[in-house]
Order: sequence, then C-alpha cells, then structure tokens
Amino acid sequence: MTGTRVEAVEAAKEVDGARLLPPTSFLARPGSCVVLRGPNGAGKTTLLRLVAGLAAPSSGTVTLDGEPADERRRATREAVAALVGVPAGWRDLTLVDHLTLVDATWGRDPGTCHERVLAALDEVGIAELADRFPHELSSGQAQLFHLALTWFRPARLLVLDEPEQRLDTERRALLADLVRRRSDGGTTVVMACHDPAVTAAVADEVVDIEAR
Ligand SMILES: Nc1ncnc2c1ncn2[C@@H]1O[C@H](COP(=O)(O)OP(=O)(O)OP(=O)(O)O)[C@@H](O)[C@H]1O
Repeated sequence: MTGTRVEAVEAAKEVDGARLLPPTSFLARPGSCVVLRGPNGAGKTTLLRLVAGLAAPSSGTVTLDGEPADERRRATREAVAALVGVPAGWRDLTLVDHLTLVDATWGRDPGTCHERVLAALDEVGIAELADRFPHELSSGQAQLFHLALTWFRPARLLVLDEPEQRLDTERRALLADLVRRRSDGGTTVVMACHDPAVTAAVADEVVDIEAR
C-alpha cells in the first residue's frame, strides 16, 4: 500500500492515561495534501509526531508505504522531512552553511551546491539573508528559513506543523503555493494549519481533530 496510512491511532499519557489524541484514521496518497484542523490542544502536533515516526501511538498504526513510521528505521528517515517544533541549528553557521550541510548529507554534487542553496533561499524570499546567522533573523524570517531547511532535502512525505505560523499574508500565500507545488510534484504532505485560506489552497482532504 503506497502513501501514508493512519489507522485508528490514539495517543495517551503513559502515566495517567490522559488522552492526548482521540482515535484518528486517514490515508494520504502520494501527491496529496492532508490538512489537520482542530482547536488548540486537540492533538494535531501529537498526531504529526506519530506520522513522522518521532513517537509511537498508544494504539493503532501509522505506516509509510506499508512500513511502520519509526525514526529509528532508516527507511523512515529517508522518506520523511518534518518541521515539528524548532529544528536544530548552530549559532556560528550562516543560513548558507546550514543548507550546505543538508545538501552534503544527502550526497548531492558539491560543485553545484551553492547554486542550489541560493535557489532554495530565494524560493522562500530570503536570498538576501543568505550570510546571516539564525539569531539575526526576525521570527517570520526564521520560519521561512526553517521551511527551506526542511524541504531542501529529498522526501516522499512532508510533515509540517502550522507552517503558516509567524508569516504575514503575502508569505502565507507563497507558502500555500510552495506546498501545492510540492504535492503536485508527487510528495505527500500532512500538515496542521489554523489558517482557512492556506487550508483551502492546499488541502485535498481535511481531517478534523475533535476538541476534548
Ligand atoms: N509534553 C507533554 N506532556 C503532557 N501533555 C502534553 C505534552 N504535549 C502536549 N500535551 C497535551 O496533549 C494534548 C494535545 O497537544 P498537541 O500539542 O498535540 O495539540 P495541538 O492540536 O497541536 O494544539 P495547538 O493548536 O495549540 O498547537 C494537549 O492536551 C496537551 O496539553
């Protein structure tokens, strides 16, 4: 079975069993975008962590192309690019340095790396910030940098937690366009989103997580 399948997944606290996520199921086919919607605290981030294999459900299953989602498995790490929380960064590396590192990690041609890195920053509208350090960015610029960092690597599944956060209206439209292009290009996208305009622009399916 190709795509990302979430089957009757639940999450509860290990100690007192309090519910972090109600039972949820969906299938995200390759090239489709599933948007998770729900109020604060409903369980969207928890579900995205399960989808990316960063945590295990207390019941139910999450599979990527038929294999369990588990970050300890190489197949999961090769398939998934996730922006859930703030990604690791280094104070003494510029934005270009960060993306160069990602490029090298994925074995791309070093001769054309700089060109690719600048194109990736330009795609999210921050090419002029290429030589800044991460702590020299505004919060919205940092979000654009984190998005570029996440989707610069190859991935069959993009997992994005409220990628619109801290972005202005114009950048939200840019984000929607970039997400749509990724899914049209065959990447599966599963994301949480609080913005109705972004959701309407990108979603093939909306999954509502019920409030508790
Ligand atoms: N580290 C944690 N320890 C205990 N409970 C947690 C932890 N993280 C989240 N929770 C609880 O799990 C539930 C789901 O939280 P989650 O972050 O998944 O919600 P969300 O839908 O992403 O919310 P938001 O829209 O505010 O980002 C909430 O009740 C929250 O309080």
